[in-house]
Amino acid sequence: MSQATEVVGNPYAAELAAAKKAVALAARLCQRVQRSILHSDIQSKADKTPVTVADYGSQVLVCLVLKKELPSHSFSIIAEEDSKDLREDGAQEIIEHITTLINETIVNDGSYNMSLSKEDVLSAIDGGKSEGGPSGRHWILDPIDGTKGFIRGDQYAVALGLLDEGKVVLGVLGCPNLPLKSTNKNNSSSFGDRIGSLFFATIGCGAQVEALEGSEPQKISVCSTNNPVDASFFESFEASHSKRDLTSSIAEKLGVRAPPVRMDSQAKYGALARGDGAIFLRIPHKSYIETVWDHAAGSIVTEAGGMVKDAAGNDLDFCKGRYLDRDRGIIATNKHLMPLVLKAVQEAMKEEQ
Ligand SMILES: Nc1ncnc2c1ncn2[C@@H]1O[C@H](COP(=O)(O)OS(=O)(=O)O)[C@@H](OP(=O)(O)O)[C@H]1O
Ligand SMILES: [Mg+2]
Ligand SMILES: [Mg+2]
Ligand SMILES: [Mg+2]
Repeated sequence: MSQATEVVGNPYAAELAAAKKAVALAARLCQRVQRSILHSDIQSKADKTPVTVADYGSQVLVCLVLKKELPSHSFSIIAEEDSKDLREDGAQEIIEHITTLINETIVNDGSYNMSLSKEDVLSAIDGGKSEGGPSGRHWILDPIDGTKGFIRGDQYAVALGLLDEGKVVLGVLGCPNLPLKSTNKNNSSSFGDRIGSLFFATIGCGAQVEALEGSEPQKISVCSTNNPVDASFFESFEASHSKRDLTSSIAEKLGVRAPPVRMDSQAKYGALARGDGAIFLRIPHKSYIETVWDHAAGSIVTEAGGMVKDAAGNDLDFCKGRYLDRDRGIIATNKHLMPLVLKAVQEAMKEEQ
């Protein structure tokens, strides 16, 4: 999302309302599972990364709400999970469990009078197989981002973005375990001690946050510092997801004094968008290729006045399919710090070779 001129009204108001409803409902299912997660709720995918009944349940609920709330809209969905493992022998019990979770969440919410069968659930999961691309509208969904954090009982996010003619125009990030109040003392807020933040932005309309269970929204903006010495930076909680030797040498070059804030998932983008910290650094190991759903909703940062770039200083390109075609490394920060951070990143990468 690049910050566009302020528009009168919001051209994506209907999509935003549907996306917020979808993310909030999916987050309710996730919260219930996280409170009582069992070993049998966790599976391992072919690439050895974890997936839980809540990842699948969240994906089905978001796809369902988008279709129900936007019946006349034409779109595809690019989502992380597929039903392959659930269609293998021996998966009957887990599909039943996912189906029950989804149906109970729908009944408790009361918006829709419907009940899904196991086959409905499998085909809804596969509704997220789109390859996206530069034309048309594509929703981009990470049903649980930070699954490892989710399993640990830490931060995670339900992350939904909308790609319209090659541009991310909307982002919604549900972060059930993130306090609503910013940790930045300069950000005034009347939010008190509530936990559970829903960040959202549409192109040209700024970024906002409200309580996941609903509250008055508040406009948010990135930290305005132009001095890296005062900046703190976010990175992945999981050591294997970002090169910590490199990020610490980047921080040293910049003169950053504060220790890194390690947090799971795109909750980092939400926290950055409201100024909890000033820089987000993600430098994966060489063989890793980034997926679009790990960053699309994070585009809310640009509506909060920040920038998101790859290590070469290019904007992220979300219309090359399910993967990001980019130089290694993703950096998000404010407009003053971006040139300094990019320089430090490029120098550190050169020294590493
Ligand atoms: N090896 C490796 N390197 C880099 N990134 C990887 C790697 N493996 C997985 N992933 C992706 O990281 C997503 C989680 O994001 P974070 O790294 O920000 O959070 S965390 O600290 O790992 O929890 C995570 O998203 P989810 O699968 O949705 O949890 C993955 O898409
Ligand atoms: Mg995953
Ligand atoms: Mg993810
Ligand atoms: Mg995920």
